[in-house]
Amino acid sequence: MESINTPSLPFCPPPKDQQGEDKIQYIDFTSLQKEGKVPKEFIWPSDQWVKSSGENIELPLIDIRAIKNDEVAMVNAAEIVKKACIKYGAFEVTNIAEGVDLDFSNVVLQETSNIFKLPLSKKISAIKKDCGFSIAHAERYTTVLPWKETFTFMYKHNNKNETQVVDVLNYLLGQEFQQVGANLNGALGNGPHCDPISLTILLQDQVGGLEIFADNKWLAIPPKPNTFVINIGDTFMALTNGLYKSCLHRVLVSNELERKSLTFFLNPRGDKTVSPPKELLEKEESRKYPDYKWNDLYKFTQKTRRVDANTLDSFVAWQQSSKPSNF
Ligand SMILES: O=C(O)CCC(=O)C(=O)O
Ligand SMILES: [Fe+2]
Repeated sequence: MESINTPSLPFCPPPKDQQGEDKIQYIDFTSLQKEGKVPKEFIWPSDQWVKSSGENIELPLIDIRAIKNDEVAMVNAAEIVKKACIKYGAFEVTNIAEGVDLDFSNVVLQETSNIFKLPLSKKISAIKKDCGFSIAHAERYTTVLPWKETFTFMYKHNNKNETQVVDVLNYLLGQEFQQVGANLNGALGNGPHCDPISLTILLQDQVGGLEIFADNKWLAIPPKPNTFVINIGDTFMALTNGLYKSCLHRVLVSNELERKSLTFFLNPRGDKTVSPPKELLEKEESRKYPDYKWNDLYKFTQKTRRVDANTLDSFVAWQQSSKPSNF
């Protein structure tokens, strides 16, 4: 594992499960903010740092409470969602589940903030191999680092459980994510990428910064209280043989304000084959993507190539050429 070689960054001892590997320097965003400088490891190449159009996008918004017991409204909503998935690979949802209201969302965002305000020494004790706390994903990469700290938790749902959606939402609200401000020219909270998973449910606070690439330009998704952005990921795109678009998005960082978001990434079971339904293929001329297992795409994003705008194409090319048999 490589480490970031920036002498000014504070060093903390590696957590127990990483002992024996190279010592890692943990980046202290609080110090960086005070210094007001962006280390070179965080500077993105100018072609990735394409200016925003300055325009907003108003994605179709579905109010789950309003349509819940109304058959006609549900059919209409399904049509709106379908069109949005084809055009943008994204839409928005409010009143997403019983108990997830404005107060609840605010409390959760506030609690998230409290966790990120803990001392660095405390946060790094939650560093684990594939989840837990991470600073700029610097345990995996050394350049074009995202300007963020993250907490990631794994959630395995209980197959036959009727309250599954609610469980998932409760869990979603335990997943935290943050970008912090400084003088941040050249830095990105998240570079341009498509999520490799099936779909993402995302709650951002009121700071803003999330943009999607649509109509050939970067458009901001203005934050709305208690409103979740639903993004289609690469795996849903593959499941629909390319009909639904995998949403290309990025996150800008504010010079003044810290930003928090909560993201829930939904993926298929690792051993299931991702393959479009036959009904869909009858109308299509050809398969756009070969079958794959989520486990393989996931490992590819962890070990071989970091997630970007072309993850699925790179994965397919890599699978067809050089995938080692023991992967
Ligand atoms: O923070 C956000 O709004 C989006 C984060 C994101 O795109 C990701 O983690 O994949
Ligand atoms: Fe994303």
